[in-house]
Amino acid sequence: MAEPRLIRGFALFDGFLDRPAQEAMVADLRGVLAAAPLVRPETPRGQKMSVRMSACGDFGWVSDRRGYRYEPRHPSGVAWPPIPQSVLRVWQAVSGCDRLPECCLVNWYGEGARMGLHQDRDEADFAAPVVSVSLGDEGLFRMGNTGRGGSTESVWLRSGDVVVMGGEARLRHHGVDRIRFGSSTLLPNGGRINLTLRVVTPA
Ligand SMILES: O=C(O)CCC(=O)C(=O)O
Ligand SMILES: [Fe+2]
Repeated sequence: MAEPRLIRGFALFDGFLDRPAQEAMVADLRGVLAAAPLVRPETPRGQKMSVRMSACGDFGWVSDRRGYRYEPRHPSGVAWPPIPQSVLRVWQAVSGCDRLPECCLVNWYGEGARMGLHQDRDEADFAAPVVSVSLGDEGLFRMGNTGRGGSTESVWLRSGDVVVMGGEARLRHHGVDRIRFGSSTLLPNGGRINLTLRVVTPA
């Protein structure tokens, strides 16, 4: 395994998954999304997010008028499907963590979708990293600071790239400013899928 590029503690594994591995993962995700369809969550303030979301694993991250939280069920009431082995293998290879991820959040970005700068802090154990996998169109990933404001640095994440947000990067702000819609042929209808693998419960 090649050494990652380190930017502000974010470990970037460029081209971690080759094309056949990406295709196999997309096939697995089709099954996940058939059981747990993508939804467009509302923020607690009542705005629709531009990203569509689903999840697999013991918990999924949800947002609605009641706030942000992890839930053991899809908003429809069904249990989240299990995390595919193809996805768990990425965690095992890069996380350096002996706990297993309890949530794999599935984000789908269509044309014009973005995700504002935020921290991932709804989990109970910040010792565990968040591992992100990018599939499909390129996305401009912005990395900031633990506190609000200050300088940021951005990189284009491409299909097959993996980012580990652990250690000093675990609570840094990050977000996705823009998608190069149509830049990849992986997903038949275009767009970008990002998976984030998370440990959710206390150690
Ligand atoms: O789409 C990405 O690359 C990042 C997603 C993210 O930060 C999140 O789901 O919390
Ligand atoms: Fe995040």
